[in-house]
Amino acid sequence: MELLLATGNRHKRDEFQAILPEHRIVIPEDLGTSFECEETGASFCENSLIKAAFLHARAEGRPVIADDSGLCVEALDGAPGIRSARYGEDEGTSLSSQEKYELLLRNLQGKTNRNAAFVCSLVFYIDDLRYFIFQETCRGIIAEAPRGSGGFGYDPVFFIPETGRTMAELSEEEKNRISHRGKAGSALRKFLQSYGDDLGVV
Ligand SMILES: O=P(O)(O)OP(=O)(O)OP(=O)(O)OC[C@H]1O[C@@H](n2cnc3c(O)ncnc32)[C@H](O)[C@@H]1O
Ligand SMILES: [Mg+2]
Repeated sequence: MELLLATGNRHKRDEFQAILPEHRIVIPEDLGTSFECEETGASFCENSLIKAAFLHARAEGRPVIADDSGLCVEALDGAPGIRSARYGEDEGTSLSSQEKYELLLRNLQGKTNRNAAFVCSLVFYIDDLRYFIFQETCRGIIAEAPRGSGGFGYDPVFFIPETGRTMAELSEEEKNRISHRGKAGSALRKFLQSYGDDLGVV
């Protein structure tokens, strides 16, 4: 089915398209509109619901999916967390992805605990009273220096010991197999395969 994805981030669209190959992923930008929604929630889950409800209200009641995700670093008490997209930014200032991960590396200087997890909260939103949330993680450690050019965001500084590489050094397929988004999206895929017909929306 066609799934409207409540995001302004094209990387997410491309990743979900590969993770959910039998569905067509469409983002507001594909329909000629932008997606700007304030993320006022206190958790990934709350923010994914806020984004989904926002688009659902503007999409004639069609089912919507939304992803709120980020990087949680143990030595920083879970930061940047739900503020990953805005890390280091103040009102009116903006930083590039590279500036954000460089700031993260500076904030971790001298810390021995470099454990971190990417988190993805994915909601399949049918209407205000019916939705299904899939939240997954990918664990790794923050590298001393960036490596690789794939993916987006913090991928160059996220090292996955089992692969011996950073997330940005993996192919798209490899990233989707182990990433937070890949795992949450695969759970949604299986859910839709098993229960899609019963939901009355597929
Ligand atoms: O809210 P939307 O419009 O979906 O797009 P966004 O980029 O603002 O997305 P989030 O609010 O969910 O913030 C997620 C941030 O966390 C980081 N992030 C999430 N998933 C990531 C991934 O797979 N690889 C690297 N960084 C990621 C990246 O900085 C994202 O901008
Ligand atoms: Mg956002």
